[in-house]
Amino acid sequence: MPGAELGPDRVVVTGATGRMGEELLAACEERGHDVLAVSESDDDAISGADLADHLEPGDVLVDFTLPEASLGYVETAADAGVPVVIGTTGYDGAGEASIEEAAEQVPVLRASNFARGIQALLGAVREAVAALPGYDVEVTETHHNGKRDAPSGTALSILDGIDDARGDELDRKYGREGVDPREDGEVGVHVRRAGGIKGEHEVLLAGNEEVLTLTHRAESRGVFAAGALDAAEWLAGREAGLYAFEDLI
Ligand SMILES: NC(=O)C1=CN([C@@H]2O[C@H](COP(=O)(O)OP(=O)(O)OC[C@H]3O[C@@H](n4cnc5c(N)ncnc54)[C@H](OP(=O)(O)O)[C@@H]3O)[C@@H](O)[C@H]2O)C=CC1
Ligand SMILES: O=C(O)C1=N[C@H](C(=O)O)C[C@H](O)C1
Repeated sequence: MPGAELGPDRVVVTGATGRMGEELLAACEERGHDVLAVSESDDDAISGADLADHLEPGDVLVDFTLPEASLGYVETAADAGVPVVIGTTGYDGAGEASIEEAAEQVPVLRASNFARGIQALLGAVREAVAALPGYDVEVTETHHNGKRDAPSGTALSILDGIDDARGDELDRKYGREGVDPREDGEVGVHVRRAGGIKGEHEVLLAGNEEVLTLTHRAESRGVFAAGALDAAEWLAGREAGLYAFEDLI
């Protein structure tokens, strides 16, 4: 298969049998990228333990796995001088720190959501929150029943944006039960897991006489794979550092 005209010589896809891994392989084929599939459960792919022996200059690694697997892949890529696109969510503080360390060695582009519409939502939420001081804010995210981390990485990005726009760290209130009225300085956070829903995020702002809702719904995982590949094409050949999806869109 010939390589694409722009971007990496080869895309290294970790977690190749995962929901996003499969979607990425399909998107690479559609764009004509050469691919190296990495998987712990597919005998036709190379295993993570052998990754270091297979990485080459000109590769970009794209990772949508689990934090515990992802950090090993990112470290191996950084040691080999290979840029990394990270879509995995749910890292703890130590994981965040390892990603920042890797970004001192190679370019690393990380996004909690590679749908372009989410970037627009993040901007709209900041604008709405800044324009409506004193309004109550509630964030709801809904995903498929196989999702492990909660709240979603995207919901966390939205919540950080709300704090920035308010100029205050709101108290994140996860659900509500019993006698538990709303208090000042709270932002409600609600998580739903059901069926095969690809990803929905809603931000509700309410005053006493009006309600504004801003919603994004991913209708297929193709939108995430397309954004991640756009990022891989953009990242190839850049300086080491930590980049964000908004740097290229
Ligand atoms: N930023 C974004 O736009 C998006 C981010 N995501 C995030 O991507 C991540 C993956 O999501 P999804 O594809 O649905 O998850 P899946 O569970 O479907 O796939 C994850 C894959 O990671 C690999 N893996 C799992 N555990 C290990 C392990 N211990 N060691 C090595 N490899 C492992 C497996 O692949 P194999 O057996 O082949 O190695 C597994 O299939 C999640 O964090 C999710 O939140 C998802 C969608 C969009
Ligand atoms: O796990 C998923 O599926 C998704 N995860 C990301 C997140 O945690 O925000 C992005 C998207 O919503 C799909």
